[in-house]
Amino acid sequence: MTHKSGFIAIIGRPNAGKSTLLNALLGTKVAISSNKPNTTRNNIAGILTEPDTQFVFLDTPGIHKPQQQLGRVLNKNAYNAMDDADAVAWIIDVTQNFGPGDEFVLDRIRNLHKPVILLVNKVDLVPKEKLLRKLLDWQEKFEFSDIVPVSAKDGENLGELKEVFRKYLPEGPSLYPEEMISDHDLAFQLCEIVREKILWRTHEEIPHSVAVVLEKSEERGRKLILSFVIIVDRNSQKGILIGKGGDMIRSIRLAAQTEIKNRLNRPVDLELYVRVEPNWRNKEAKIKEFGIDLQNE
Ligand SMILES: Nc1nc2c(ncn2[C@@H]2O[C@H](COP(=O)(O)OP(=O)(O)OP(=O)(O)O)[C@@H](O)[C@H]2O)c(=O)[nH]1
Repeated sequence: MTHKSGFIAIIGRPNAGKSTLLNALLGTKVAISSNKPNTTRNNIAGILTEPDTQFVFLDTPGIHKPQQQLGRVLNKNAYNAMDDADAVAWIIDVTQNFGPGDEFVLDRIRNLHKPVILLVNKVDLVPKEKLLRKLLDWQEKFEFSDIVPVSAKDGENLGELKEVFRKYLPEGPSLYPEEMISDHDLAFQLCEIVREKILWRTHEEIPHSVAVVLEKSEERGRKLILSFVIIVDRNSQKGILIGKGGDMIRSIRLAAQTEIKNRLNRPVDLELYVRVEPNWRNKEAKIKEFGIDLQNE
């Protein structure tokens, strides 16, 4: 069989399941996932290398109407990924009704002139008849190159999905080394692990107000000491993150420490510091400093 390789941008509204899908396709944890909207902030390229195909996935932040500077950066990154890709995979949550957010995405893909594949996700949550009706509704909205029902969570239909993706990739050799699964460095991945633990434990505005930076990494005897700074918008958020008697921050630290220890396969101690940086999400320099990609228009 001919060898193919290329880029697939995964777009969709917040919470549709992009990160879960990427992790399921790659069989490893590259993008972080949580039940809070807008978990993903960078275009994480997950790479799947198979004997006859190399798929490079651009995971994008959920497209939504921007409200703040950070929202605008997130959207811009998503559009850049769409422009760079050979095909676009639009993932929707089948349990959600078609809304203004979808209209917003449709407007964007109408002028794209490249294959757009609709992934109808979370099929494990709806009965067959409802799924059929949904598929028909979506077919009328746009001339999709393919429509593929999937369950990212259960891994259902992912084999077929890969076949569909392969159709739209150009012939060519692999673009990245076979063993590479992500173009993000280790420090970024470790920060994402810490951020994920925060997202699972907090709610309301905190998940959107948090950035994590690895400040120091130091060998102490057999142990690796990693110091992270967690940046929040306001003093009150700092209080919540630290928690009563330090309970919250301890829980975050222990959960992240366990995962990082397994990832690095060695003894690790985590130190977490919480810093208040008022209104950082509206400051471009700060967004950059905290490791969120700012791409050129
Ligand atoms: N039942 C079910 N739940 C799913 C499925 N896919 C994702 N989820 C859940 O939906 C939620 C959102 O999934 P994510 O993968 O974080 O969504 P995302 O689109 O990456 O979200 P953002 O990064 O915020 O844009 C999580 O709680 C997932 O466990 C699925 O196929 N079935």
